[in-house]
Amino acid sequence: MEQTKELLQAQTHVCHHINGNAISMFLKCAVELGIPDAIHAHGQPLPFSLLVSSLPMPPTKAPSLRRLLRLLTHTGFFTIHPDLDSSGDDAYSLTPSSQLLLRSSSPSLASFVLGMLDSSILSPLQLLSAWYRSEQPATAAEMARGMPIWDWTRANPHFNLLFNDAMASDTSVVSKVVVTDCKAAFRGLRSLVDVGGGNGMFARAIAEAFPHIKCTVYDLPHVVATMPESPVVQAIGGDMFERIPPADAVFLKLVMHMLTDEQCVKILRLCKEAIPKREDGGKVIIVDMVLNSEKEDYMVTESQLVMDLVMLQATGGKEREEHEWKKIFVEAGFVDHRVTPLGTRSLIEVFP
Ligand SMILES: C[S@@+](CC[C@H](N)C(=O)[O-])C[C@H]1O[C@@H](n2cnc3c(N)ncnc32)[C@H](O)[C@@H]1O
Ligand SMILES: O=c1cc(-c2ccc(O)c(O)c2)oc2c(O)c(O)ccc12
Repeated sequence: MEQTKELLQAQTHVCHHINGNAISMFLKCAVELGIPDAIHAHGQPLPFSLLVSSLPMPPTKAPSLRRLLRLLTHTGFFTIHPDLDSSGDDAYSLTPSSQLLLRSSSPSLASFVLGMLDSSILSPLQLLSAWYRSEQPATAAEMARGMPIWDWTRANPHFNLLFNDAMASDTSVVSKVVVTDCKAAFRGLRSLVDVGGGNGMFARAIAEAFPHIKCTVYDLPHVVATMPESPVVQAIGGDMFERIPPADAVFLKLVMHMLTDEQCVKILRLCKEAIPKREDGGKVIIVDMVLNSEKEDYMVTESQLVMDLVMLQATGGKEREEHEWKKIFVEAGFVDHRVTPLGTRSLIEVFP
């Protein structure tokens, strides 16, 4: 009896892993259908019958929609209010997680969900075992696309926008936390350059929160070309391995984790040339993961270890523990750093 119990537990564990792929697609479907937006627009728990009539689907799909809501309620994205108005019709409301899936507000992770769950981003994962078996130094993503990721976004304007919007979506959440809880990191700065800053979402957030800081976005030309016009943020196209524009602070979000240690040292040495001495306010501000050695939060640890492998397959990068960061900082000529945890990521101030 004990043996079959263990067998069934093992089967449940394996199936839970496999289901992870499907669960993410069910969440993507809810965002694509606009379910969070429909509930939000109602301003109070939305009766199921009204939800069905507000969505782009035939009424015959109502029973199937109820099953989708049943799962996403179970996994914490909706709250069910059984028979709310005694009409026998259940109503649904949002949770803090689905508040972040509204396509019509900011901050929002809707574009991050749609972008990072796009088949073009996920397809390289199918080649991971082939990559492990091959002698090729390239990534699984290069095997799938025939070119490195930034050549791929340059060659495919649709995916360039999809990716940049996804990163800006992630930034809409992180920047709100950083400008609220990490004000001290920006104190005294007169200028900041966001290297690999994408379409400028973070730089705009910093410029709005700290108007005295002159903000510049520095990214590849085909990326800064997607940046909306802004009176407060200057855009410069270039290659961060060649040159980094001078500023009091260099800001790097989700850039270092896509690079090897050697590439990080090269970038940080260029950063050191671009910023003044510490006593004159010079610093590098990194927003990336610091792998959590205590592993006290299962979901945080799982997200960090997943992202480490996402980076392995996407760019050849990695997530790092604090001692790994320190080694890179010292090798690049920096003498001190300070870590501020931000959920699965951290804000790391690095001082010359
Ligand atoms: C994962 S994205 C992060 C974007 C943004 N920092 C954010 O977190 O929202 C990495 C960024 O690095 C940029 N990048 C990659 N290689 C670069 C290079 N050689 N020079 C400048 N930017 C580069 C990419 O175009 C992309 O916008
Ligand atoms: O191709 C990428 C994919 C992802 C990514 C993020 C979260 C996910 O759940 C996921 O499935 C993929 O993130 C990137 C990133 O952060 C980079 O700096 C460079 C490239 C990528």
